[in-house]
Amino acid sequence: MTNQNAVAPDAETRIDELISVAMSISNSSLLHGAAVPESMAVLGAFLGIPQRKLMKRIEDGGGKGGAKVHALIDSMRACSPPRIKSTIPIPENQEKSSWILHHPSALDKFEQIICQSKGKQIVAFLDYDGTLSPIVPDPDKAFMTKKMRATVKDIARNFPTAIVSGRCRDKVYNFVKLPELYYAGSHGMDIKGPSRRGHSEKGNQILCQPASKFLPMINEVYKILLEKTKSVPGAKVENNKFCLSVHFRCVDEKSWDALAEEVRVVLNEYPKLRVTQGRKVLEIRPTIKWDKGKALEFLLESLGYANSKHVFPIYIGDDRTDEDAFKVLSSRGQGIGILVSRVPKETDASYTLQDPSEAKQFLRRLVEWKRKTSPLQQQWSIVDCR
Ligand SMILES: O=P(O)(O)OC[C@H]1O[C@H](O[C@H]2O[C@H](CO)[C@@H](O)[C@H](O)[C@H]2O)[C@H](O)[C@@H](O)[C@@H]1O
Repeated sequence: MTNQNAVAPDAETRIDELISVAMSISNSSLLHGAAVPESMAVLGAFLGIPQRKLMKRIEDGGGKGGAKVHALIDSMRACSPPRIKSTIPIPENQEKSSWILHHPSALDKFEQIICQSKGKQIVAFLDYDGTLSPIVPDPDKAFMTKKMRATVKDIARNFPTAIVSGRCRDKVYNFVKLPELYYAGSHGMDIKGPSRRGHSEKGNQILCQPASKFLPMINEVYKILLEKTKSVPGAKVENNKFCLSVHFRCVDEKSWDALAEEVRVVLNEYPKLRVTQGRKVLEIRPTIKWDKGKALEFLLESLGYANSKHVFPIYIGDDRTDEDAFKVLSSRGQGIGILVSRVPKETDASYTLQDPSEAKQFLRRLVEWKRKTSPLQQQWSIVDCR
């Protein structure tokens, strides 16, 4: 993983959140006829964007999905490594140690986590990119290692397990290749159960496709975006069935605005689609109220744990879209969210892991704990939980 990959995405998300906060401040000020908040000037300076330009972009962000595109690109640009070094005003070490204090390592606190799960059924929810596989420039080459696959297989032998991804379900299945899992693709908008026969994906049951009526629209926009973006070197549009990804990772930063403008113009014709930002990617999806959090709730219900106090979901993810699932867990007061990130960022997760390799170590420890302990010991826990 390059330094750029290690640093930029988390800061991207943080600045994206700053812009979102600014958008809400701005929207409410405009609504009440107030003057532009002073904090906007500070935010503009922080992001290295002239205040008037930032205000225009943020005001635009209140409109259709397409209009928000440039604000998201500013956020993406603002967290490129050289800018991060010169603009983030917080002493990094101080910030990091306080963050670690509030979001400790899931490896260091393994026993504590086991104690919390005492007498409950653990259910594993795993994001794919950046969690089970490292971030790489070519999305088609984001392979997981054989060791990671073996670990996920062992996890699924011991606990109900679901992969929850922004990718289309078929694509993520082709990376993971384990028919015994639940798969929630397209940010949870396409959920399928484990193979009944246990041999291939063919016998799996489709459980939920809440955005199916958007399929023709998504395909139409995919074709238009392919055409409109082909003049931008490095741009890639990925069809994730119920959503689309426009990748910026391999595009020269000087061309980001041009690419964003193509996306904005196209999306302005489609108010039923919205755009969000991921790791050097714009995600385009239907405006329905469905996300990874809803998918998690749906899967718990399908597994018979809708109102159960005897379930302990563990959700591991690295991206902004995973925050919807972390939020659901923290508001249910059930289970734990684990954020995969090397650097501090706003999160509703309780614990952290640094990278996919630590995610693998954590999953291995869960398998070993389950193997070593009898059902009775799991009920009462063999670790000292006092
Ligand atoms: O929910 P996830 O499984 O984390 O999927 C989110 C997006 O992941 C992929 O893009 C990201 O990973 C790529 C491969 O490492 C990287 O090149 C890209 O820059 C990242 O944004 C995937 O390609 C997208 O379609 C997913 O939406």
